[in-house]
Amino acid sequence: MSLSKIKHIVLVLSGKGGVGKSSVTTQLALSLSLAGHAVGVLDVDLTGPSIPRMFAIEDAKVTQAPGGWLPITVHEADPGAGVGSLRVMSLGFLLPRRGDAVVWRGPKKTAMVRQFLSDVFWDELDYLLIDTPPGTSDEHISLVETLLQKTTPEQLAGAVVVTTPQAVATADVRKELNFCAKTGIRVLGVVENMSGFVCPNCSECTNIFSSGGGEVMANDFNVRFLGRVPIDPQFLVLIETGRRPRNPEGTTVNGHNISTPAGAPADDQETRDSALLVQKYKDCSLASIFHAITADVVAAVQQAQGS
Ligand SMILES: Nc1ncnc2c1ncn2[C@@H]1O[C@H](COP(=O)(O)OP(=O)(O)OP(=O)(O)O)[C@@H](O)[C@H]1O
Ligand code: SF4
Repeated sequence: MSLSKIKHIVLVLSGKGGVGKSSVTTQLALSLSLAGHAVGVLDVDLTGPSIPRMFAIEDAKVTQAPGGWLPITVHEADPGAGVGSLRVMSLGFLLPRRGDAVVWRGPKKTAMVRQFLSDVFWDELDYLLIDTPPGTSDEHISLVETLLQKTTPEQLAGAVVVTTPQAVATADVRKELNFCAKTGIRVLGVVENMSGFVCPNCSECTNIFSSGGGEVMANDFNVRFLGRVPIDPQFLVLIETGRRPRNPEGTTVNGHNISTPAGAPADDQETRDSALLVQKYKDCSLASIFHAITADVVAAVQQAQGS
């Protein structure tokens, strides 16, 4: 069975669209694989599958093997360098053309979610991260029902919930936390993304919306607060174009140094090359913040699963 060789399954949820759920999933996946774990990412955001673009593999096409669909490889394991494999499956790979709209009714979407959970040929994985659509739709119910049927409680680690700090976003995310409580999905923690804005001129971090809404909500629900990620225009440019703009030396946010490392090659070229993009993510502006969040997620998974 496709999920039987997976140690820990982590859902990434958000109440609203556009809060950075796919960005958080991508960065968690990279940090985990760079820490030596074998990682898979399953993108079940059927109406807006953005993970393939974030890994610059949007033109890849999956192949059908006897065991199921073969996921696309971002990079293979390199035990000498302490790097684990990273593979991705997304509806985006099955669409005839990039950017094609998926206009499906609920039953077709739920059937596709079930198929994704049973027909993808994952190898042995330490972590499978599942990027979900925003909200608590039919796909979520079908996803959780299928996971509860097809996995053991040891495998189903729980959910990382992504929000932005504003009350309008946290109100929706509270519904997401209630959804987890009702369906018995453990919450590993809350990430507050887009928390403050890093000025590209002076590197000052300004709370243009507000700050702390995610932490207050995590406290209210008695779940772990995994940390704040600021809006950094450098990070946006990297994701959108593959260019690596530089944060000046000494740029710090929330105690994290987010300056571009001195040794990082200057590279203003746009690239959609997957290996180059991964290399750039490794020393991108927000890498150290995502690295700390990933360490907390791993601790939460270990604590939840008593290992
Ligand atoms: N901390 C950040 N700093 C700068 N840009 C960010 C940050 N987080 C996300 N973004 C950008 O915001 C946009 C939306 O992010 P993303 O696609 O990850 O959101 P999402 O919640 O997955 O959206 P949806 O599920 O609705 O597709 C992307 O262009 C991404 O590059
Ligand atoms: S943060 Fe500093 S450099 Fe940026 S706009 Fe404000 S004053 Fe200007």
